[in-house]
Amino acid sequence: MAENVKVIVRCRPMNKREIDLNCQCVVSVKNCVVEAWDPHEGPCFPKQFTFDSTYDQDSTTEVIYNDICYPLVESVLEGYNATIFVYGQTGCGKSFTMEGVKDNIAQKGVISRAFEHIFEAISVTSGIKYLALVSYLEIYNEHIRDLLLTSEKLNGTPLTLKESPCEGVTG
Ligand SMILES: Nc1ncnc2c1ncn2[C@@H]1O[C@H](COP(=O)(O)OP(=O)(O)OP(=O)(O)O)[C@@H](O)[C@H]1O
Repeated sequence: MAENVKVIVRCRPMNKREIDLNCQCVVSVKNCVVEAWDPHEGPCFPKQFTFDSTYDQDSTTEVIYNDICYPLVESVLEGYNATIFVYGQTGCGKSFTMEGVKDNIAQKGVISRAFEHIFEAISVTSGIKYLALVSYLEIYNEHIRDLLLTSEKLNGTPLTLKESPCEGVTG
């Protein structure tokens, strides 16, 4: 990979509530630039923000995975570390991108795609022993939750984020 960190933007379509409220779309996504404007001024004087890649309202998780995540997972299979980190305000589409939509192949999430990708690669490789470890953490309102723990085990205690040589990153 040429760069260590890539920042991409995915813009979601307006939801039913926004359409019902007659909200205006005040962003446009073209090439690597997102333009956003004041709804009172219109799109003539937008603010421009440049990213490594941008994906508009019609983009699919399939395309984003192939462009962005596929090369990262390939590098993980070669032994490098990689992180796919989604960030944004509530309702912007983080879960939609990572977990995806059941029964919609084009919108299947990044997590399932990465798992399929890794286990497919392992299944067609001979002579190499792989160890796959998984942790599933959520940071929400400054609190960390281990999404693989059952609710009884959580016991209401907030988790801390730790890294140890044996366990890797754990909550
Ligand atoms: N690209 C998209 N295309 C169509 N619908 C989308 C898209 N992104 C998000 N949505 C829809 O918008 C709603 C909010 O998305 P989502 O739950 O993924 O947001 P979130 O960022 O995970 O929110 P929160 O931080 O509150 O958990 C959902 O109903 C989801 O299906």
